[in-house]
Amino acid sequence: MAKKNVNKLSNSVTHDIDQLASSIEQEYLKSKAWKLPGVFSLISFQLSILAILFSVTILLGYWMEVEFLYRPLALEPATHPVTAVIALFLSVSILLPNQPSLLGCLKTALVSVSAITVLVAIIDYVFSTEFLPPNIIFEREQGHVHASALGNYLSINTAIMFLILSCASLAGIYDRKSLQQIIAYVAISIPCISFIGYAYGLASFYSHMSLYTAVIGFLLGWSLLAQTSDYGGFKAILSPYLGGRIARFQSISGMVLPFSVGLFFVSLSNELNSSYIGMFVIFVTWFLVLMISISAYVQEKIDAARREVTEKLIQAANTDPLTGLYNRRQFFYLGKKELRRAHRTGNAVAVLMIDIDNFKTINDTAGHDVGDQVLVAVSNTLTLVLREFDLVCRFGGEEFCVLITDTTKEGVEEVCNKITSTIRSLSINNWTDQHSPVTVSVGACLIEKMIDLESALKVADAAMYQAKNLGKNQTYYSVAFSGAQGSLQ
Ligand SMILES: Nc1nc2c(ncn2[C@@H]2O[C@H](COP(=O)(O)OP(=O)(O)OP(=O)(O)O)[C@@H](O)[C@H]2O)c(=O)[nH]1
Repeated sequence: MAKKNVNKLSNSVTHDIDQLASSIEQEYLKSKAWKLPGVFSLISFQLSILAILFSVTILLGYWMEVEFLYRPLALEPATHPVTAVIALFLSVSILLPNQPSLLGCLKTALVSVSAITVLVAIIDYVFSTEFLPPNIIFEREQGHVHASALGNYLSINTAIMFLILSCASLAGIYDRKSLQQIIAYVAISIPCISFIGYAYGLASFYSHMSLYTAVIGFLLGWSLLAQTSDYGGFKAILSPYLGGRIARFQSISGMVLPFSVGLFFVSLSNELNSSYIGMFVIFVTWFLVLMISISAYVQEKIDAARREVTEKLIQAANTDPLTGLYNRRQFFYLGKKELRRAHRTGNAVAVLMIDIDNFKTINDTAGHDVGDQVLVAVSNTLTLVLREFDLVCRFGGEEFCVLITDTTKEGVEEVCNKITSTIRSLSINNWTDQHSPVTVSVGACLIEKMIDLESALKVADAAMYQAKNLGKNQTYYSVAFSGAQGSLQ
């Protein structure tokens, strides 16, 4: 019956902590287990299909000699047929599997051919060599390729973009997803520069990259990025939790706002004068600072909540929820440290075991609420009577133990007398006003020679039982030293 009551009681006092711990655990498991839905591999697939459609349309344009199909804006750059073929190779390769199968080999071959072609084109451009046939090299007119009198070039920015996209693809083929993600991010920046050029009317930004090529590069970049949606920064941005929501907000506003403000400045003047550029740079840098501040604020809020929870958990793990005293675990941890220190300094320490007399009667007669009040009152008394550097712990049930540091035989006697007399004079509602006072039996163990804490507690416990046997409401003193114990009385 008594055991049942203890269980019931400890269940109620630890309920709050259990609830806290389980909610933290649930949050943790939820965040650990969260996986992106497979929609991103579908998005990657759809973007590649779009890129294939664009590439095929451009090639059809050349075949049927419909200029609009390969030159989206009159008098502006067109997409070179070789560019369209490379784009086709890369888009098809994204759809193929990675496994060591025939299709896997085809995938690697398509990406490799694309990479080698653009790499050679870049070498031709940089070193003025002619490894590629003249109709593919840069900045040379090839009137024979199409009827238009306008130039049609595989430009350096296009070649670099496709080289980077090929590298991202190769990283994916060799299962280096984080690398693939970083390279895909870099690749996307190139068509973005072209888009800005077209939007702001800055021809040097898009150079000879046609709008179609920029769109294809953008689609392929995002397609490769979507393949890595379960990794690194991209996964973090897609997270359904606070961090992800903030990252999405910052990514979108970080793109839309500077772009719109830039567009506004450009619209103010046909020629971008330096003061507008300066203002734009200041806007973008301060905008970045604002974004970082928002991040830091949210991060700090999350971290503060985490610190608070950690503190509560540490407290819950080390203290007794009813009395707020150290629990047994923490008592042993701190007590052992204290004994080591005492051994070094040579100062005597004492361990007391304190047990409330006839506590079961209090519970059975006045109820557990009153029993709890007695436990709290006794623990408060112990905290008041002892010095702040003495250790007080609720050992379990109605038992407490104390470690007194830097003491003497007389000092221990004085403390024990103070404890027993102060507890005897406690007034507890619904108990001491109707029944006998609360008393305790104390077993005191003065540690004269170094012994371990467990042995000292055994000696104190035995002494406490002696005090009970001698009629309760008193202290029994023992002295402990290596391998022996003796009575002080
Ligand atoms: N109210 C309350 N009672 C508790 C708690 N923990 C243990 N108890 C009760 O403490 C009582 C201990 O009873 P006993 O071990 O028989 O000790 P006692 O009645 O003090 O007898 P003596 O030690 O011989 O004086 C049991 O009735 C337990 O149910 C608690 O947290 N709150």
